[in-house]
Amino acid sequence: MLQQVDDQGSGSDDQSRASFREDLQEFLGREAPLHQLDDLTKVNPVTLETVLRCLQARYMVDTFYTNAGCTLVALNPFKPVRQLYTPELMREYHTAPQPQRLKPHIFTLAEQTYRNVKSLIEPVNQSIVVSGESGAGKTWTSRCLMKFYAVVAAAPTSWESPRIAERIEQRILNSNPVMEAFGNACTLRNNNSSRFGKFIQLQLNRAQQMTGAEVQTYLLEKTRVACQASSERNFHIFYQICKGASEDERLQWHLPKGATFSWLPNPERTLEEDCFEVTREAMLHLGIDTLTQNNIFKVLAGLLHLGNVHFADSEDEAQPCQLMHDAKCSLRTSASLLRLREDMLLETVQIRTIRAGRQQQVFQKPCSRAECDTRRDCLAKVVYARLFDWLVSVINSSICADPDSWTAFIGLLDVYGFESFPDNSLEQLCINYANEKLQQHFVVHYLRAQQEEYTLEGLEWSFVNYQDNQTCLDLIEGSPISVCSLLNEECRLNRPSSAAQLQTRIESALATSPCLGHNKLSQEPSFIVVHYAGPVRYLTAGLVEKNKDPVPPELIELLQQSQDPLLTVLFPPQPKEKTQEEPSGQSRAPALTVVSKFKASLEQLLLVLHSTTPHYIRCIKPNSQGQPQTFLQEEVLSQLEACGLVETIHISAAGFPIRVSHQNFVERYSLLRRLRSHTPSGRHSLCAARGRAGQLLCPEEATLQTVLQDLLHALPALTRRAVTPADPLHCGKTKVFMTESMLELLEDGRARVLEQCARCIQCGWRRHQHRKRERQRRAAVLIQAAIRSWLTRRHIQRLHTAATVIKRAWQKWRVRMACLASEELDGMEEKPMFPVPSSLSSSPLPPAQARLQGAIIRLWPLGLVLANAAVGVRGFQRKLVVCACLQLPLGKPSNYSVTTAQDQTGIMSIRALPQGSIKFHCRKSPLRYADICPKPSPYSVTGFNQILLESHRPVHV
Ligand SMILES: Nc1ncnc2c1ncn2[C@@H]1O[C@H](COP(=O)(O)OP(=O)(O)OP(=O)(O)O)[C@@H](O)[C@H]1O
Repeated sequence: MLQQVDDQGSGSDDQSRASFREDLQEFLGREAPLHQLDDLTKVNPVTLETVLRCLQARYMVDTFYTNAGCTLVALNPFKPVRQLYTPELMREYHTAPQPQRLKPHIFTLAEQTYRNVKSLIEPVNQSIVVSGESGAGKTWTSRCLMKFYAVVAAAPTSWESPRIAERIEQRILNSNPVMEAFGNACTLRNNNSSRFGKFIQLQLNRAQQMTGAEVQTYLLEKTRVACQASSERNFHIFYQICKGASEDERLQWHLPKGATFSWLPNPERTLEEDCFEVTREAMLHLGIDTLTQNNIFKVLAGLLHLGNVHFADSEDEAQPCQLMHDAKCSLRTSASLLRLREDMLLETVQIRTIRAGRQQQVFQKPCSRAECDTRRDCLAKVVYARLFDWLVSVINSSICADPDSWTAFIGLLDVYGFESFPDNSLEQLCINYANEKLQQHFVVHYLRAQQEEYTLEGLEWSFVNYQDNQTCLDLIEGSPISVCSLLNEECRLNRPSSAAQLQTRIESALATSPCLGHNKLSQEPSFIVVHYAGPVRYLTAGLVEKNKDPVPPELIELLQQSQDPLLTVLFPPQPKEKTQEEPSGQSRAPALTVVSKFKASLEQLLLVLHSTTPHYIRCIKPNSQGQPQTFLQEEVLSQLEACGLVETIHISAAGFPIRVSHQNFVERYSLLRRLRSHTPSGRHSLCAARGRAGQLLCPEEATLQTVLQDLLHALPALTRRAVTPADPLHCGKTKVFMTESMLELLEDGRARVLEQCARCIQCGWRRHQHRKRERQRRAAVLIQAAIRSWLTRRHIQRLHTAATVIKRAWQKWRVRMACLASEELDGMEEKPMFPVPSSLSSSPLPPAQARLQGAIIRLWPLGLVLANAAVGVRGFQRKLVVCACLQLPLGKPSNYSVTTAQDQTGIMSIRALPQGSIKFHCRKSPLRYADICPKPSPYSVTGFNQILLESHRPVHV
């Protein structure tokens, strides 16, 4: 733009302009680079120029998608950009919490549409209208959208039928190559131009899984079968069978290599669309078996041969035109391929049957050469058109789901783009009419409806002037007089009229329409329609005939007699085939013309579109040569103007694209009243809202309006600032209007509240679990304590019993021992003196000594007692006393010992033999009696020891 400003500037202004440019550049340098602007509404100011520059900047850095408010602008890259359509990327957009935050893409729009179905906000059904010029990328875009839904909305493969689940999406995708092969052709503008309109309904069940689809087609350009503009081609399928057939098939279908066909122009050009195998494979997946496929291709080959049947002019009008010399063979081949009788085929094409009079008398009239050609072409067109419709019905029966199995749909509309050639005819009129209708739908939906709704809802709104195409539509389809009605009138009257006459009639009848123009320089009779996308000149020649689209009944009758299985299906025998060519004046019903049929189907389509939430993708062609990295400003500019994009951007930027009914708004966002504020002001507002919410708990008392007001009061808690009138949310009379950003904010808040609730539920559950565990623990402790105390009691009881037993036994034993001891002692006393050891017996003691010894024996315990006395003698003295008491021999000390080692240990008892050593029993010993005479001496007392001293208190020696 700066460059352009420079170019236009005069030399004198150069300096000031340069400084201005520097200023501007410096200013713009601080702005975000144009290519980084994801939304054209952010371009400032929104003008065609700035929008254009932004798109160009993005295109040059390979960024092909840009938002334009409610529309997505898609620039055709004209080169494969694989990473842009990978399943991974699809999943990324699908799983993103806010896909609109990601880079603009058709997947953003597709995902948004998909989520709309999920959210169930009315209208649940969605539609995506893909529009743009021929070659702008509509078909490509629809294909990508279908792939996206096939990935994200695929039903999970079940164990029982994994293949069936796979098949549905695969079949839906397979419908594309088949329909493109039969319905697309190479034109001047696009190598793969759709020659029919398509509305595909992707059917989703309650779980938002794709269960099926249904295709509806509009106005196939069947004339292409028999007539192609120079440098254009016939439908792809004809080239595919000629190039891709095997040798066997060539023989079968009479398609030898190098054969030329009049209806197959430019066969040397090979396109990537000429892939026969892909079509066959897809047909197979759709349930069209090889046999049927062969039948289809055989019929198509028959049509190609029919195209080579040329007639020579007849000199005599009463005689039918003769075949050209090389046409006989073609006729024969065609008849054999179509399984018709050769003579009948020729006769039907050559001779016209006329029914006239009340009796419907039949007359036969040979046709002129031109008429023969028309009838031949008509035969081919009717066969191809019925074949195409049959294919669509087969595809539908293969992919369509049971009506009970789906609840919502996403419709994809891919219609032929706006067309304007040097010479345009009825086909272009219909195509452009459809585009006008869609443009109007867009205008009505987004522009006019938006503004009118704001007014109705009491919102302040500064109206934007937008391009309304209603006047153009009135010219084409209006009532009572329009181009269509005039054409239909001509067909109804069936009067012979020249092209010039038709032009005059149109011009005079519609002279008041501002959209009707006339090119005075034009050689041929024509009229101009100023469409929203630009003026188009239509030739009047042949318009009425094309509109009638007459199919002579004898042609249908001929085809009904075919032996070919496919043709039998396409032309079932009927008592009387109804055609449009009723004898004049016989039928009062209005003739079903091409235009009226097309109008009816368009209205049907628009009814469906109106019942859905529409989304728009505007495809833009950066250049008409199909070159990558080439952005021709003028071409793009005309497309931007034509689609009214700038007005859209303007309104979308300033308006409220989101509108929700009060009811739905309250239903979805009433939980926001629970939101806790973090700011003092917010808390205040929230408290106020809560105060009222208390009253609102009773639904009878609370009106929708008050709930809504409460919600609006709770909003500061969400936005963390006071809601002002300038905020992007307005409450109308029946709806709440808001911007995308506000919707995001609300959704954010909703998610927060739901999170809080989830946390609350989690806490409650955890508390409950904790309490339960505590109770269980306490019960377990109680049980354990009871068991332990029982075990302890039992153990003590057992110990007690055992102790009692031991005690009793001990006591018994003690008593017994005591008895034994006393018995022994008693016995000792009564017994005579110890037997004298043998060493002593040789010299018996004298009686006095013996008595002394006895005395000693009796006295030593007394000595011991003395020695043991607590007070009194100690240490050596004590030993002496002991020795004295015991009358120990005073000889060698080795003969005896007095042990006093037990000084510290208390002595419980002393047992001794007077003649032997004495041992003291220490208190710790379990034995109170012990054999204290380890080495028996001659003086030892045999038998049990004697208790000399027994004390409960230890005696210290
Ligand atoms: N996103 C894309 N990436 C790569 N190439 C594309 C893309 N979109 C379109 N094209 C190219 O542009 C060509 C024309 O696209 P397409 O057939 O979709 O146009 P169209 O708008 O459907 O035209 P028509 O109205 O004539 O059917 C395609 O054959 C393809 O080569």
